[in-house]
Amino acid sequence: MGSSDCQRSRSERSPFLSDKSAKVFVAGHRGLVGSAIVRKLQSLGFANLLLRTHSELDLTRQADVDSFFAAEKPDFVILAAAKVGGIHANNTYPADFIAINLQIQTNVIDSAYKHGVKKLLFLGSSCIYPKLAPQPIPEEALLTGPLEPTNEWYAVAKIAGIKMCQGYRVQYSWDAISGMPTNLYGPNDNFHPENSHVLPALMRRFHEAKVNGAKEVVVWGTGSPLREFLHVDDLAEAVVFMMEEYSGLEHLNVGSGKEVSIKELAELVKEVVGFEGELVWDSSKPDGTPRKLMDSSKLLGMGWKPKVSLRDGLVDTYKWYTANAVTKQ
Ligand SMILES: NC(=O)C1=CN([C@@H]2O[C@H](COP(=O)(O)OP(=O)(O)OC[C@H]3O[C@@H](n4cnc5c(N)ncnc54)[C@H](OP(=O)(O)O)[C@@H]3O)[C@@H](O)[C@H]2O)C=CC1
Ligand SMILES: C[C@H]1O[C@H](OP(=O)(O)OP(=O)(O)OC[C@H]2O[C@@H](n3cnc4c(=O)[nH]c(N)nc43)[C@H](O)[C@@H]2O)[C@@H](O)[C@@H](O)C1=O
Repeated sequence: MGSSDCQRSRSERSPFLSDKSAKVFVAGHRGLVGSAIVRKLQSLGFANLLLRTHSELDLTRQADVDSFFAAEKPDFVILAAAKVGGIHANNTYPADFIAINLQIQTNVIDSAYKHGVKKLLFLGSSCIYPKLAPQPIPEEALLTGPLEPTNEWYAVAKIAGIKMCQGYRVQYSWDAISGMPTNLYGPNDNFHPENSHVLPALMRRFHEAKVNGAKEVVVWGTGSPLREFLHVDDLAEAVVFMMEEYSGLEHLNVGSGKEVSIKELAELVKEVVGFEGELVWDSSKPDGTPRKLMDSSKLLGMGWKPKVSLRDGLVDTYKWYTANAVTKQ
């Protein structure tokens, strides 16, 4: 901190949608979330998106991030770059999940503030809440109990991101907001066999089993955990909505309000993919948190509404997977 171009008091809200020539930096634009946000912004006519791949700008490098902001002076920032993964990756690489996420978000948030960005949106995750939070989980449940052990390092980094946005808002009247999405899926997801989230992992496993004529597919855990899934296009609409409509201290939950058990999800993915064999449950793998349905009534009350059903979203994602991901591997 302490740069001469710090803007110490920016209490005025800056409309987002009225100027489509504004420079918007979407960090992580090739990921599941960032790519959906780019599609949405392009469809709205934003003509000046600022995009950098990981190899062009490593966001863990503080000096590089600061030089980028000094040179480019974005008007708005949407922070969708992070070290992300499913239950196995979170449990296996805890140092990466806490260190990389703290570095990326600290560098981007601080440089954005110092170089005059009008508004920044930080994305966290539903794993910030206590393992045994009341369901559906209201925003107020944050920091009221112990975290789920399989992802506590990632969760602590994400909680720090919320608090950093709040700290800069309180101290500098800077318009930094946070959205906490539930489990997401859609085009450009990570389909890695071990490090991905459950939905893309199962889609790939069922697809490969179908293509190879396998009789069974292994699914992790007991199948009893409940999860809430949101199509990433619905999240992208929520992001744009929050950029335009929300300017507050508290983070906002972003969920579909619909939960399914992992067993129900596995059956649905199996059906969409067209695999006809059996499911085998590997209970040596962790279940993770038993349930995490978010209470998204604050955002819903402001006017955002999810549109994509889980079945339609799965069909759409499987189409994308067969057209894109399969040929890449
Ligand atoms: N996926 C989900 O289910 C959920 C995601 N979220 C949140 O949404 C955000 C985006 O997640 P998602 O799109 O799924 O993740 P992805 O892994 O699909 O995308 C993350 C993006 O960040 C980039 N990135 C990672 N490290 C760096 C770095 N050091 N420098 C520059 N770029 C980097 C990646 O580039 P590269 O691949 O080249 O490294 C990639 O483009 C995260 O904050 C995540 O917490 C929240 C809830 C659920
Ligand atoms: C978004 C959220 O994602 C992570 O939390 P999670 O919800 O537990 O994520 P998950 O998608 O990996 O698993 C969901 C459930 O599904 C089961 N499961 C079955 N079979 C497979 C399988 O093949 N792969 C995976 N990954 N899970 C499987 C698995 O055992 C678990 O019971 C956080 O670490 C954190 O990153 C975060 O915020």
